[in-house]
Amino acid sequence: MATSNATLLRGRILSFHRAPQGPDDHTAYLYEEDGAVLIENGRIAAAGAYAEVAERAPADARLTDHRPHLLLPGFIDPHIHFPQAQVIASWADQLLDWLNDHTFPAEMKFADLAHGQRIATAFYDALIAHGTTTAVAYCSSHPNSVRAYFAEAEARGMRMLGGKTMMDRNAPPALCDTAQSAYDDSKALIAEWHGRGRASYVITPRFAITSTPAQLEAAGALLAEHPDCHLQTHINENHNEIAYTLDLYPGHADYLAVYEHYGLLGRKTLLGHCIHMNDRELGVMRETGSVAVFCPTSNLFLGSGLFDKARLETAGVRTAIATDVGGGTSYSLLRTLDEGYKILQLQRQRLHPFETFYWATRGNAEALSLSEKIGTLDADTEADIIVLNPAATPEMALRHETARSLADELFILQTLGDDRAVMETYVAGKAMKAGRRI
Ligand SMILES: O=c1[nH]c(=O)c2nc[nH]c2[nH]1
Ligand SMILES: [Zn+2]
Repeated sequence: MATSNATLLRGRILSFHRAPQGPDDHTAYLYEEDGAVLIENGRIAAAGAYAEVAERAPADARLTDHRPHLLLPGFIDPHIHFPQAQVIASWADQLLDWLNDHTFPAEMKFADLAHGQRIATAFYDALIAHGTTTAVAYCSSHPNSVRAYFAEAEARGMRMLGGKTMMDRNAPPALCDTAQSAYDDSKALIAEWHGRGRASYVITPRFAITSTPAQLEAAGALLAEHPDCHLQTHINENHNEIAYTLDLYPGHADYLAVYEHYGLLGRKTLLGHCIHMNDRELGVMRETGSVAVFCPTSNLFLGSGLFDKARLETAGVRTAIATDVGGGTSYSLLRTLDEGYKILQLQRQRLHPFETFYWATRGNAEALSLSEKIGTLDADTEADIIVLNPAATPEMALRHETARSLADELFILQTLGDDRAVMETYVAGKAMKAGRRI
């Protein structure tokens, strides 16, 4: 008799239907105290009350009981730098010095495929340990770094997005490509990886300072030729960066006008940072549907400034939240939510834990236009699921004794949690942490 290959995960399940509008918006999410997720062929077949889901499960389904822990969709990190795994925690001044002193030297090593492969193993171990099941990464300017990045994702079955950084000036010669070679290499990498298994290619001009006008034009041509690819770049992170950009691109109204001019904006465009935005820029972001990606630990670490979520969202701008390792200081979306919460607190924008956990899961999936595939526990989506323990450490357990609600527990996870709170990470239904040496 054929076996079903089905898995049943039992635990407390939480998944969002839409963005919660504050603490009392209980219809924005599904929560089952005794819940279950049924997984078949790497996809979610059903999620809901244990009794109902178990009844639907094939008789030979393998049961894993995660009670009393929480089952959530895997975290999504929409902005991270793969070649900066050895840059994280580098003592530096602000953005431009940090890039020159630490980041560019580290990225040069990725010309060597073997180096990229070694870092890829560690990088994906870190993502899994921290409960991140999808990320959008900048690779280095070397096509080999993209190969190392996607090959390791493929070996682990992960939905990952990324691309070769395009940069043809204001960086060491060993990192610089040309407008033409960046176009040719990106095109070849799109043919090699985009849509292969769970891989998606992201056209990746680093930022205006490290691209000539000819290269931004090449990036715009790539996006026009491959509208199903995402595009990522940085903008309005640091005052010196902005001034230098406007020197390099005279005649443009502001920083965003440069990217607008070269046709880089749209619903698949991810703009890292968006801290120092003017009103015109917000209007263009809204009209084009481009996404502002908030990188809290990086913004604090590099002293860049405070992301104004309320202002952006009131203006109709789509937002996401990300780690930005290695300017960012943690792979953990929990740590990232905590720092983001504090940045918003400073601006009297206090997010409820329902809002923050929505953001790191379904919210980021929507920002990537991927919520049909990932970011929820909805039936027919890919079974990327994490198991969180709000009492994972002695300090968390002590605080957890007085938790009165699910929201309390989420806030404990966000404020005190990190990879120690991630008990298991499932990728396409497969347990990735079990058996991992610690
Ligand atoms: O935080 C950042 N990290 C980077 O690597 C980078 N490159 C340009 N601008 C950047 N900002
Ligand atoms: Zn970045």
